[in-house]
Amino acid sequence: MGIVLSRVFQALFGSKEVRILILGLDNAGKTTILYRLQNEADDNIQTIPTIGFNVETLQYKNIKFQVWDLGGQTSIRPYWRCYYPNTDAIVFVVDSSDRERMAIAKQELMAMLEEEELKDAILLVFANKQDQPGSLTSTEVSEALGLPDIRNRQWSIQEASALKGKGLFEGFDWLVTCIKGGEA
Ligand SMILES: Nc1nc2c(ncn2[C@@H]2O[C@H](COP(=O)(O)OP(=O)(O)OP(=O)(O)O)[C@@H](O)[C@H]2O)c(=O)[nH]1
Ligand SMILES: [Mg+2]
Repeated sequence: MGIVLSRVFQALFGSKEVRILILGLDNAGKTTILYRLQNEADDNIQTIPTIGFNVETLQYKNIKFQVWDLGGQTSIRPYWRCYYPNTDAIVFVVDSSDRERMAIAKQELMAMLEEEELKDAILLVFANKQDQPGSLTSTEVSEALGLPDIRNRQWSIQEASALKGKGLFEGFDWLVTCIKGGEA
């Protein structure tokens, strides 16, 4: 990064934490992702369904991320909106082996993207559980969620396995690139 750009970047993000929401249906792997990001070497992350939220601060590539992981159960989803203000990026997690609920995931994602409070948030989708036999590829998940139809928003999809620790930092690399590009 050039000196001028880096000064601009510092002015914009020097002390500010980048606020990220991890959202998606229940059982998608959101909490596992949060704790994998926090401790890459931990191969034995145990989770229980999240009632409410978990929040952690992560430092990655000189950026401080404040990461909110919200519960995804049907009865909890209406509360997601309470966390929308000031969100810089949405990380939407999909269980790529859960073909039956892909349409519901799409519905929840599209409803969320229509929210005024999230209009400036960039979108990273994790096509999680790639270690599961028969899981959809990122291209298939992308089509199923209707990502190619998204307008006026930067988005990306990344294949991942939170269980195996695969793909998560590649996804965050994309976030960092967008944020440093000043467009987040
Ligand atoms: N095979 C496989 N299982 C995973 C993966 N990621 C998470 N899981 C498992 O999926 C289950 C649900 O994971 P959680 O991280 O609790 O899911 P969540 O999205 O936080 O669910 P809620 O809190 O209910 O919204 C757990 O048994 C995890 O071990 C993965 O990449 N592969
Ligand atoms: Mg959870």
